[in-house]
Amino acid sequence: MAIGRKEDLEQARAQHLADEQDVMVTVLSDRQLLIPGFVDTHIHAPQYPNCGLGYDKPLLEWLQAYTYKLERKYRDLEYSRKVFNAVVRRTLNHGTTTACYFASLFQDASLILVDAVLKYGQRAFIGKINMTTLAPDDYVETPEETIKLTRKFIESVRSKDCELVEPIVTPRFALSLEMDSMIELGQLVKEYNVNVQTHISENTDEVKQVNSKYGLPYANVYDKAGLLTPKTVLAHGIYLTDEELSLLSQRGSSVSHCPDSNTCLKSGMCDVRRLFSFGIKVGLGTDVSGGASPSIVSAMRSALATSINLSFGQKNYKPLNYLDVFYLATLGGAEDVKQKQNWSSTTQ
Ligand SMILES: Nc1nc2[nH]cnc2c(=O)[nH]1
Repeated sequence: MAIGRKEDLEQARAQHLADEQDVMVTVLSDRQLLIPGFVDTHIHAPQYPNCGLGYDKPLLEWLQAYTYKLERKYRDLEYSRKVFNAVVRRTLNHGTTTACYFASLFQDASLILVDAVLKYGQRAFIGKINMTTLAPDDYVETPEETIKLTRKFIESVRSKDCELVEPIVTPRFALSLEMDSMIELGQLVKEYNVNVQTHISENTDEVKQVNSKYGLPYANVYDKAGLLTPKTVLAHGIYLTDEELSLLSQRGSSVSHCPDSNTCLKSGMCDVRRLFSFGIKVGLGTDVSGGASPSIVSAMRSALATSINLSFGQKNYKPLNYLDVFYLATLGGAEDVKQKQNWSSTTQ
């Protein structure tokens, strides 16, 4: 593909015609823009029906009151098909050409999401969720099941031999599993060389519970399990300490900034400039349905608002600008999920 002013394209056209290739020229009007696809680095496909609902509770209560109740419904594969087709079509309509999806706890439903992204041609990382504790009894797996089914899921996705979809190991968060299970997942990550996605330091009560459960800082919990790799995307990261940020930087792990969700669930404000100062790669996530919109443009607006609000309390703080958030929504996200090679140079 060649992109440029009409006159400059003549040379590329002549070259392609000389090579007897088909040439299609699209001339944009003054009101059109050609931009790279957006990357949503954190979205929960099964939570789509709850978009915009249930923001009267903070994270841990919201999970129990609304989220697990909805996610349990995905034993019903017809329901899964309906919602997953809708979420893929909707995110594509919003310009999201790559998405990092938390799929379902259930492997069959997760494979339906794989079929939906293949049907509509979206690039995606799709993870079967791992969760053995801190949820209703009929919505957890045993430690044996969670590992066995994750291995099966990775192999099923890989057997489709499709360049657009990759499995991603998805421990829900440090409170959903015991250390032994996380260590086994870390071993799977190594064995299959797969990406990892999870949540980190989103809410102050969550951080306290993780610290008391493991006697370690949050990032060190994942590190002990071998889950902090250069192909790991960690959602939120609001309350990470300087030591934890140094650790993420050393491991090359990335952060998905989800400002809309951080406001809706009253989690807090993530300082993206601080993450950058530690050399950490950052992309944007809608975090549906913690976030109320499946649109990355909406996440860009929220990222600007959060950064401007942070600047009110800090002298000489330079808030993110439009270019910064456009970067987060495109190349920043692509770097998070290690897909920079699939990005056109228009982004740069
Ligand atoms: N925002 C968000 N945080 C989580 N932490 C654990 N599970 C979730 C989830 O579904 N959404």
